Amino acid sequence: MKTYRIAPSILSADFARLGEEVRNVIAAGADFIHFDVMDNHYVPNLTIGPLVAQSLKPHCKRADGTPVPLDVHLMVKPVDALVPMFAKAGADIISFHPEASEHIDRTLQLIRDSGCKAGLVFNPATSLDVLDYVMDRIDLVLIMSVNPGFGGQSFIEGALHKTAIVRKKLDAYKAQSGRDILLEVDGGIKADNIAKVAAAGADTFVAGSAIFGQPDYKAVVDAMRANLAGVP
Ligand SMILES: O=C(CO)[C@@H](O)[C@H](O)COP(=O)(O)O
Ligand SMILES: [Fe+2]
Repeated sequence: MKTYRIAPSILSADFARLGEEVRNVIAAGADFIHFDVMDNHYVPNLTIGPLVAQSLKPHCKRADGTPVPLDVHLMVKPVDALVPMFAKAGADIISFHPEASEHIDRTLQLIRDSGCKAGLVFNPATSLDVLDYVMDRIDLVLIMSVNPGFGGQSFIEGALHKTAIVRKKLDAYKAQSGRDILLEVDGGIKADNIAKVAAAGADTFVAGSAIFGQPDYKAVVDAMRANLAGVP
């Protein structure tokens, strides 16, 4: 079976108990902790920043001490000033939306120079055109399967076709360079649709409300993995 990663979005966690929520979801089998940053400018919502990332970082590890990557999804404009702040706070991956940066290449370089892996995020109606020009500068592509700004929205089916297009591009790049780029999908993912997202080519799945909306996080993560196991 392919390696699949489940990245619970703490946007749907109990913000009064964030450290405990992160520990609980890691104990339930989370591979990444997905951290949604919203600025009430690029998206019409306001969430958490580097101070919260820094506070949560010590909780991002398994019982045996193995670190669990902090996957920061920046929904902010402008982007650049926040990159060093999140890197210092302990981000492992920093992703941003290309339309939120004046100079995409420069922002990607800034993320890598800050010691983090770099990701580019594509909204449901955003063209993939820039992707061909930045393959060697990215470590992750994030396809939005909802419009950014809120948890708990319904999965947009058009994201499947887009994911399949990106899968082909990443496979072609891997054949030529030998380098793997993660393909993450974010928004409306649940145990009952995760398999079709994987079949379209995703390897990393963000899920917020599907996990934190249920009392037993492990039961949800296990159900997701069971459905992924059936993907050819
Ligand atoms: O980036 C975002 C929303 O903008 C996501 O990461 C959501 O937090 C996912 O939540 P669900 O759709 O899984 O509830
Ligand atoms: Fe996200």
